[in-house]
Amino acid sequence: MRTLLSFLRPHRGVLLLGLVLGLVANAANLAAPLVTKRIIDTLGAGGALAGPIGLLLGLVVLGAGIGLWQWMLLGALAERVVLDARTSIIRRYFTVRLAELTRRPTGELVTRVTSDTGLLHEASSSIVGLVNASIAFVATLVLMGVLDLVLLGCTLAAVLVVGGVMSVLLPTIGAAQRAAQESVGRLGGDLEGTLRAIRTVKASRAEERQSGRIEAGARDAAAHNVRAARRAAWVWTVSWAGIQVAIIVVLGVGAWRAELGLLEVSSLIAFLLYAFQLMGPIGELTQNVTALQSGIAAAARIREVEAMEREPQAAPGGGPAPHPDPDGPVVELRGVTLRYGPEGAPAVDGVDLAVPRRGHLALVGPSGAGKTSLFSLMLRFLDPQSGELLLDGVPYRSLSPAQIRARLAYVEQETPVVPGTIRDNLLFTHPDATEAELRAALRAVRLDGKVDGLPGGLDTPLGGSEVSGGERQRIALARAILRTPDVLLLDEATAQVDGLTEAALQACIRDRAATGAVVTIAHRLSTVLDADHIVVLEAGRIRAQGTHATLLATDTLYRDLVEALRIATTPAAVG
Ligand SMILES: Nc1ncnc2c1ncn2[C@@H]1O[C@H](COP(=O)(O)OP(=O)(O)OP(=O)(O)O)[C@@H](O)[C@H]1O
Repeated sequence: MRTLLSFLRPHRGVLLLGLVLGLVANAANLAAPLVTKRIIDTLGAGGALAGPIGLLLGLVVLGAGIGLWQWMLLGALAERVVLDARTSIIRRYFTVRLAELTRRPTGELVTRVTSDTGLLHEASSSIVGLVNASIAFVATLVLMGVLDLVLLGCTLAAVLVVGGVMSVLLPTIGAAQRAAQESVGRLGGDLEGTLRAIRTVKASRAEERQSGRIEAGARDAAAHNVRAARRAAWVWTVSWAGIQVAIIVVLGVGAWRAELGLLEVSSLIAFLLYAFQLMGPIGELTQNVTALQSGIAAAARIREVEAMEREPQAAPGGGPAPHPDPDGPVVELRGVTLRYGPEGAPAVDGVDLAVPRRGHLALVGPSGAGKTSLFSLMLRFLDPQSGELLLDGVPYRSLSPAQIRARLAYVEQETPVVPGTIRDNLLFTHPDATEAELRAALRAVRLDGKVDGLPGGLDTPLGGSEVSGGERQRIALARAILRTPDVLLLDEATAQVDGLTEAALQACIRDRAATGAVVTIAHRLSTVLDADHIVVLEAGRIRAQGTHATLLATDTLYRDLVEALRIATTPAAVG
């Protein structure tokens, strides 16, 4: 509820106006039966009817006009609340720690922006609706009491039955809606993950199985929603029937009292009109409580996003080194230990490593040795539990992640391209790069001819299949080297790389290593042979380091790794 209110707080002026409009519309509606009574009384006394009928018409027009204004006002407000919630979640996603996002399925994160926020729409105006309906409800009962207390007693008995049913069923409707929203979240997560692996799904002939699994999430959501709908139907039916019975009882008791001369017929008619009107606030209360409950459930899921931990900021007084030592390492790790959880072995265990300002440093090691984790630390996607990292001799903790990342360029193993054209992708890190810089980068990765040959050139969207996997890798590389970075971190693709891409990679690494630092997670023999310095990692520790020749002579694990790379990457072995 607090989260929901926090989304409404900036719009409290509009909410207040909506509330006032609702009250005026209510007053107009509530006055109508009394004016009707006056018309009947005037009719009995033989007076002029034009005045009261004109008043009644005026009240109807006023009520309708103000109701329309309130409807449009609250509709626009609801959309603004949804927009605010969506904007806030999207911004939060891009400022939180990477681990907060990677530990949840992507599709589930998406449903929070798309479907959960949508539920705030109804909920945001439901607060005004609830206040309005409650006031209308109480005011109707008061006016009924003014007309006849005995008939009010009959009505209150029906209201108590309706209230009892609501208090039992409404909370269970809320619980069912919450469960449905969670199922939709799971469905989003499963669907996104499966679509991402669609080739494997098809190759494994698992379409039926997998769609069945995902449909289970949809069925689950439907089952919860059906339960909520059934209960809502009960609430409606009982309220409707309760009031109808009350009206019949009021009619019977009222007629009897009128016969005894205890009640005017005009008062009975006015009372019956109020009894019919009572359905409005009761229906509104039910609807608004239901909308509010689903809004509160959605707000709870949105609140979880707001509780995600943000990336750290630079320590006060920190900042980049004004005069870095030209002979010192650009990045340095001192006794760095990283664990992913409180239990289990460290992924990086007491590592000391200096990345020289120039040259090519290759990381090799068996799977799970901690190579990717070292990159995550250098990019400050993660902070170590002990030890420290330094950039130009300045501890990472006194720098912001943005200050650190501005000095590094990173090519992921899976070389993802971002949505958009080739140009969008190349400009992604440096949006201000010139056309000449784009051309130079494309030339460096030997992609200039290919791009010139595309009908859309640089503006070809990357969604289609005109650009192959190897070409995508080269686009990712071109993006990283567009402006020569101080440190190029390159997680080599494990998949077979075509000859042209391999040659482009080698040339780029050599070029950048001549002027800056290149750190590779080497999966190819040619990259290892090319490195100036090789670090062998095993179980999170540095096992050995040196040149290819010395390691080959001294380290058995290195010899085995090189042998494996030779088998994996030499054409003879492949052929
Ligand atoms: N997000 C994570 N949560 C928990 N454990 C993780 C996570 N990422 C990595 N690990 C664990 O940390 C250890 C090091 O993993 P890392 O990915 O750094 O190794 P790697 O050398 O890059 O392996 P590969 O060559 O297979 O990519 C492994 O035991 C791995 O299971």
